[in-house]
Amino acid sequence: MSRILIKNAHILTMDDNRTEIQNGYVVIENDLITKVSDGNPSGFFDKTIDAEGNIVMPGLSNTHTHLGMTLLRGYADDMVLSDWLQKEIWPAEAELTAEDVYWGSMLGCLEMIRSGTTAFCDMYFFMDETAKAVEKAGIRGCLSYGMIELFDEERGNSELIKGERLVKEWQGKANGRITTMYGPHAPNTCSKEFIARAKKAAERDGVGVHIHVLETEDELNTMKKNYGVCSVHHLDSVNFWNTKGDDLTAGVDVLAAHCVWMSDGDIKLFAEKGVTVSHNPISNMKLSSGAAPIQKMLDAGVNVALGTDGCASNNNLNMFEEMKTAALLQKLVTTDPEALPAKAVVEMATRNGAKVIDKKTGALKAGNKADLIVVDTKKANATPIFDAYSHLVYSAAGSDVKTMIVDGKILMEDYLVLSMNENEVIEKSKACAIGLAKRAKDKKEANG
Ligand SMILES: N[C@@H](CCSC[C@H]1O[C@@H](n2cnc3c(=O)[nH]cnc32)[C@H](O)[C@@H]1O)C(=O)O
Ligand SMILES: [Zn+2]
Repeated sequence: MSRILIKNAHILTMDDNRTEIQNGYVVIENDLITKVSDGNPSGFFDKTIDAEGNIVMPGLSNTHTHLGMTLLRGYADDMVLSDWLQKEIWPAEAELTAEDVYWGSMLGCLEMIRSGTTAFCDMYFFMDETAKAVEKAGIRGCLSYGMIELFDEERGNSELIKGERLVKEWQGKANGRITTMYGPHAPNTCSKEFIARAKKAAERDGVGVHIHVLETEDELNTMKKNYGVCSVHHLDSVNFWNTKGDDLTAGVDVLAAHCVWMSDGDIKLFAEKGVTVSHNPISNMKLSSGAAPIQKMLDAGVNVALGTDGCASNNNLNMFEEMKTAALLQKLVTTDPEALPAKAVVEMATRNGAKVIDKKTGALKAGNKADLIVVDTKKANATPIFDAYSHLVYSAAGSDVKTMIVDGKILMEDYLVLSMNENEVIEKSKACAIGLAKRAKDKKEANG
């Protein structure tokens, strides 16, 4: 058995009581946390990490990514979502190879490790490659194959087969670090019949579903025009949002990304059904999609988590930036400085997201999995700290994350990434990105 001690820590447990411990310690045995306490630890440890008074907290959960897109960082900016996808991103994605997605995913994992994210929810293609990258990088990934049916039944059938294959092959792999979901892309790219089939498959297989919903006003208007109702009610008519399950099926997690154009009725329905919302404020601001009514959702009891979205619409995977932006955006649009306070943002970025990834993560307590980070507070931007939550949201940087442990394994110690060769990942992914951009440009020119 391997026993790790982290001592002299300022611990934010993020447990149900949000217990904060000054000068505490955490004991890890194999992949689990066995003790979180103040006072003096006793016993033998294979490894002792002196946190030197730094903040020790659960790792961050990035609940909406497209990791393979990390290669498209900065590929096309300053465009409307529909043009951005149709004219730039989808043509470039048509040129992606499995090797590209592997190195793009490794690059994404590296960036997440360096900025405190221990777990993420992804929706993309060539997902075997992303799964291999997760296996190697050592973090936790909840992976879905993004299924785009385009209202074509045959295409839908083949997309569903690919989605199923990912679930069958990877669910629970890497000591449970890899979990899976079904990923019907969005209500305006897939029919409700197709989305309902994906939900049924998820219930049958005991995994969740991950979808984009009401990202743009254009989606809301199109749905109202075509079906007379918004996306939320359109999918409610096929019971898509139910997380509890009926007599025949197990309950499953439902993860809805964006949710910018939600009405009060939609919010109430999400709260009743137990849907988890992934709020992606930077992507929403960059694509001018709008500001999601997050304070209203929290007031209504919706489980709201945070995500960065893909690297082509952010353009990084830094959850510290996402936390700060989430807080500032709510204050701006509500004209209420009390909206989305720092502690609520840290909850969104840790325990709320963890609920859909692994219920034994997201809080530091005995019996939970050992997924945690050490945030360096011996920094100018961390001096002084009157309130740890305020520090994390308003003044900390992703690059302040010093040490990371996932599933009881040290992935980064004292700023040194241990689970991969950092230079190799940067060089290989850069070469892939250059090749990809060239192929996309050649294709564009050939097509006139
Ligand atoms: N099975 C599909 C791939 C779907 S992956 C998920 C898709 O979502 C796209 N995507 C990325 N960001 C967004 C967003 O903000 N809204 C909608 N789609 C997005 C992404 O580029 C990718 O094409 C195929 O073979 O083409
Ligand atoms: Zn997305």
